[in-house]
Amino acid sequence: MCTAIRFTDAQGNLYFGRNLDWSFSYGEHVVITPAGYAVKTSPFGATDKVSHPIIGMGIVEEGTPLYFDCANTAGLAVAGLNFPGYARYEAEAVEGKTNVSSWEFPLWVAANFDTVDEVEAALPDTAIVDAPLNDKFPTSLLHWIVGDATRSIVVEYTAEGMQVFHDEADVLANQPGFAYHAENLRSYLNLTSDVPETVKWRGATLAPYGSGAGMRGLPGDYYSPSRFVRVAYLNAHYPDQPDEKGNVSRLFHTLTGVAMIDGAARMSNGDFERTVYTGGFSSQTDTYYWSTYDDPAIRKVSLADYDTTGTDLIEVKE
Ligand SMILES: C[C@H](CCC(=O)NCCS(=O)(=O)O)[C@H]1CC[C@H]2[C@@H]3[C@H](O)C[C@@H]4C[C@H](O)CC[C@]4(C)[C@H]3C[C@H](O)[C@]12C
Repeated sequence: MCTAIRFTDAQGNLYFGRNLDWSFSYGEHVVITPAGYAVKTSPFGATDKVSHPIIGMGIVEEGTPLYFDCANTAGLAVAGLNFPGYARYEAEAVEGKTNVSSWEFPLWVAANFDTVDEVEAALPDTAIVDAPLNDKFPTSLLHWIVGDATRSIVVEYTAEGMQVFHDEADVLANQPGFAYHAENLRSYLNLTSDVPETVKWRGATLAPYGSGAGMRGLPGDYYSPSRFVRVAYLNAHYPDQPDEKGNVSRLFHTLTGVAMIDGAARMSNGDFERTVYTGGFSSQTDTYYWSTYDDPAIRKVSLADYDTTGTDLIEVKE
């Protein structure tokens, strides 16, 4: 499973991150796409230039960045999360539309747009197509969260075609679709961070044991609807932080609240699923932060430390 969040600080800087939950790593690492990068593969020509430098987590295949999540220096970020059973892409390019292959979607967003408003305006004229880069990497069935300093949207391409949802909770998990998750939150509106009043039930006086009494009922398991509710609660209740350090701490603590621990949940192929990495972007310093399951120390790569005007992809492998 995977979970993603977006929030801002009081100055309007974007923080956007995700857990990548899976049973193995694809060898992903931080990849910087400089503004001068000459796009090698865009099956239908949707991505022909990179307007702003991009940083994110992914792999490079045939000289092409395959981003799992990424952001650009305009402060626009995007992450892909599994959506099997629902995602259904076009088998072929659709005439009259901008045709974007599914692996290309994060790159296309970050290369072409500055804001969520711009992405949303373009999506009705966009088709997502099942056009794998090569035989090694068949098409993944995903949905996406796209965020900037103002808001976030969720993009789902299903049997209904393109659907775009305003994501007021600024979070995303996996199946089912966003509409279900948003509606399901209403069943948890009783949750509170406050200490509930002591009550009397006939002769019995019921007082809380301590903090957390108002959170009773918040689902603690790893199932996608449960993680959506839990991360929405955590993202909504975390106090505002004054600086980058506090906001990065917020990002990682919130995502840790929905992280998957080895041995607890098997995938349908029998393998245990775990949070392979947690990664996120700060628009305040154009920095990508990440930690991995085996090394929970938070590492970072700042675009300021690299020449982002060049033509070659920069792969940060440690
Ligand atoms: C497995 C990842 C999603 C994790 C997730 O949501 N798990 C949920 C598990 S469950 O179903 O709900 O049980 C997805 C997110 C981004 C995906 C990768 C990116 O889309 C980039 C390329 C795209 C290629 O088509 C396939 C390989 C790939 C390298 C993808 C492999 C895999 O599908 C990734 C890594």
